[in-house]
Amino acid sequence: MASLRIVADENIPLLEAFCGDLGPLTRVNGRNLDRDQLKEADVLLVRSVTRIDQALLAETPVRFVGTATIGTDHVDIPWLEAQDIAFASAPGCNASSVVQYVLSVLSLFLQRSERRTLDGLTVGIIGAGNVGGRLVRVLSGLGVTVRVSDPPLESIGADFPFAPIDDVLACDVISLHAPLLRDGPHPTWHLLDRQRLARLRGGQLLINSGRGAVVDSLALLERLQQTDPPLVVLDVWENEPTPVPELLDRCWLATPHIAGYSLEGKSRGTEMIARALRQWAGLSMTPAMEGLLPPPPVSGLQFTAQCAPLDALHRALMTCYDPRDDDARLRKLFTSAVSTGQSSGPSFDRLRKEYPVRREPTSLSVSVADTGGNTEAARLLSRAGFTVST
Ligand SMILES: NC(=O)c1ccc[n+]([C@@H]2O[C@H](COP(=O)([O-])OP(=O)(O)OC[C@H]3O[C@@H](n4cnc5c(N)ncnc54)[C@H](O)[C@@H]3O)[C@@H](O)[C@H]2O)c1
Ligand SMILES: O=C(O)[C@H](O)[C@H](O)COP(=O)(O)O
Repeated sequence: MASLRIVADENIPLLEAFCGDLGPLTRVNGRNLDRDQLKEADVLLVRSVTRIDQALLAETPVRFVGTATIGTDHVDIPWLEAQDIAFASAPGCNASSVVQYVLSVLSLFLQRSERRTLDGLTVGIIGAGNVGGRLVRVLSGLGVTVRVSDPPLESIGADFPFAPIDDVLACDVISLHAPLLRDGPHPTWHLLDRQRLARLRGGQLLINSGRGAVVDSLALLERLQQTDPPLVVLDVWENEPTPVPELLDRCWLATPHIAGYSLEGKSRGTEMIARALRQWAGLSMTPAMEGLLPPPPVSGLQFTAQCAPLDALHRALMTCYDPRDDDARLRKLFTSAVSTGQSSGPSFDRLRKEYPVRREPTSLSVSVADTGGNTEAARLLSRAGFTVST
């Protein structure tokens, strides 16, 4: 096989291990990538911050494009197909990381609203694919009542508790997991528009860890400036990396598009596009992701028989991932950038580039002995994705 010249985003981990034998690998800043940097590239590997279209790729030798992400709204796939440029993404790679993010947010919400039980809690999920579908299963397993809006899946008779979108938006918690679609039969751009946002009330929680532009952010800001506003948690923003500062100020929790940033989620994304690239090049896959990751830290979690099961779940979730840490880091850097008159973009991107190692719940092992024989706590932990051993 002839050597392949690979240009890749500097934030794609483990690429050297998966593709180092294919040819020279040049790392670039994906946010600022331009056509001149691709004059001698056969392969381009990106993340979500690089717009892939004719303007970037025309008259370059690139024949394979891979994005180590679930979302593909930054890629003009029809144009790639028309040019016969091979394309691969990483469906589902970080779905369990996003579910972890939502569960941690939900657990903080339960604490904040002093709910001692999941009985009677309703969660509305918009988009029930790899992320939303997994969330439906986890929440249903925990005994939460779930309502789903996903017209494409409903039209093919998929097995989910479907409901009209207005009923989904009336739930206690609403979590958005639809892709950003600007056209087609079920567009999602500004799906939550001024009218729909006007119906949200105080006491409700809206979480967006899908794509920023699924919500009309200016209309959301207006809603948050009115009486009886809902609580809002945003991981994704319109116009990243420069969200509207006033909107960030009014969010309960604000994070810099890191819901999918577990070590496993990012590494799996690399593994999936590396596999596709090697297959395209006629080569077999050599290393597996698991062998390349450090062993997870030991949990050290212990519960008593008397520990309320929801408290046990909360402690396990916070041990694994506490979104308040990301919120604090974002607000600190953002406030300092805005107060000195600088763009918040570099701070937003720096937080993502220097993201601390975060492991998924499966990596946190709790034995039943550690749960103090508390079988209900053990059941909840297991349903939430933790490894519970007997
Ligand atoms: N914040 C993050 O770090 C992060 C991480 C992963 C994914 N994402 C985003 O989340 C999105 C969903 O991820 P996924 O893996 O579940 O994708 P997926 O493609 O597996 O599922 C998307 C689901 O949305 C449904 N859908 C399409 N149009 C809809 C509409 N109008 N209303 C309701 N549902 C609709 C589809 O039928 C599908 O079931 C991705 O496209 C990506 O943009 C964000
Ligand atoms: O679509 C995805 O997989 C996520 O949004 C992904 O985690 C985004 O991360 P980025 O590509 O911006 O580093």
